[in-house]
Amino acid sequence: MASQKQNDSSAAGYQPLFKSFATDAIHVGSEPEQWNSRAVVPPISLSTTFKQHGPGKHAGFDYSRSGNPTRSCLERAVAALDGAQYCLALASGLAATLTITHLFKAGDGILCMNDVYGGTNRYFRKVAAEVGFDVSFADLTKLELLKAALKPNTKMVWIETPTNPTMKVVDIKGCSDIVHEHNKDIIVVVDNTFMSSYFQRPLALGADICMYSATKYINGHSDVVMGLISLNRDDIYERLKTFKVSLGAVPSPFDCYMCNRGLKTLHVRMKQHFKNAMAAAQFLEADPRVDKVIFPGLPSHPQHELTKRQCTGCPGMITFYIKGKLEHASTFLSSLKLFALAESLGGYESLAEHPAIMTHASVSENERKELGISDTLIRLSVGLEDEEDIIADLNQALAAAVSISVDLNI
Ligand SMILES: Cc1ncc(COP(=O)(O)O)c(C=O)c1O
Ligand SMILES: N[C@@H](CC[Se]C[C@H](N)C(=O)O)C(=O)O
Repeated sequence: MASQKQNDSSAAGYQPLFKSFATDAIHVGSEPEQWNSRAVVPPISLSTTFKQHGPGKHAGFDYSRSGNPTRSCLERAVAALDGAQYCLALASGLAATLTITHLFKAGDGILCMNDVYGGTNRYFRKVAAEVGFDVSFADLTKLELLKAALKPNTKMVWIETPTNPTMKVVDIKGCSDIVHEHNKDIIVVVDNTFMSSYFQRPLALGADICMYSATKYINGHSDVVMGLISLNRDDIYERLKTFKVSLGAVPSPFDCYMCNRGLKTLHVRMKQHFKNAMAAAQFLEADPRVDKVIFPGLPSHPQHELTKRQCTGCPGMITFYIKGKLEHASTFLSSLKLFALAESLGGYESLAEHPAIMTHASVSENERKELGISDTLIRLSVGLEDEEDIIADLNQALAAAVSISVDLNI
């Protein structure tokens, strides 16, 4: 990664931090000189329409679905952080997924990582497959399975890494090389929601498109639903712009303002998420009430070395299996005091959830079983609170779980 330079705050053993990340997050797209008022903070531009000098002669904006000044500020900043030429903001992560899938037509093959966010799984299986896409799933952590799964009609390979919820890490460069050697026209998409642009740059690793549920770390304050798509290819960008205008799934100027505001502190937040999650993961791994912890920052994670090779660090996402049965998982979750029992992730506040019942309820029981999304699997989004309070909360909830009168066999 030529654009990266080792600096003092790089995490040991990981890729060096991306050069000037914080400076770009704060300044790119927010230049005061672009406004007559020289506003330092980009104004929220609520106007749906823009006065033209003559028919078809406008100052870059004609109608707010097609383009909006506040949205442009955000898109320019995100493009810079992803090392991309272009970025498009959409109304949600799933709106971004839908807009990307419109690049293809019925009969085209979509190959998706087998463990992905439940809503992505539901969209590909229950919506895209229904309208004629040839959708298949494979464990893309195994490059030989990727090779075997590529078909003559494959047009898109969808990677999520780390995966939601079982935190599998996929080799982006390894996959992109194999896919593009097979057929350079296949589009490799990486859902970069968990890592964010602070920890991972899929485009530099060979992916064609990087997408986000910006609802999560990019906004980081659990108060905006949004999607983002970053890319370098002019041809794909032009088509995605047409789909954006034609499908109309665009975010509001207010949400763009909020998300851009959240983005300014992404680097500060991600460093603290990593630190807090590492402490929580180490605590859980050493605890006899816990069966297994899955956190890419732990040496016990099967793709820990790969994570260090392709990322600058790890986000606050931890998955673990509590010892016992569903009752123990439920008691643990309802006993948490600082962690809120809630879907979503990536905000400043700690959240915990039960994937089988909550975020991945739309995944079939058989598939959940295959993927390890069992009754005892718990997902944490470790927030920015004090480390000792986070650990104390996990500790007291584990104590509550073991105290119930269901055999635990510790
Ligand atoms: C990894 C991942 N990708 C995509 C999505 C979809 O994003 P959104 O809820 O913003 O539509 C989510 C969660 O919802 C997610 O966790
Ligand atoms: N009930 C929702 C699930 C939202 Se999940 C949100 C987020 N991706 C997460 O993993 O927590 C549905 O779409 O069915």
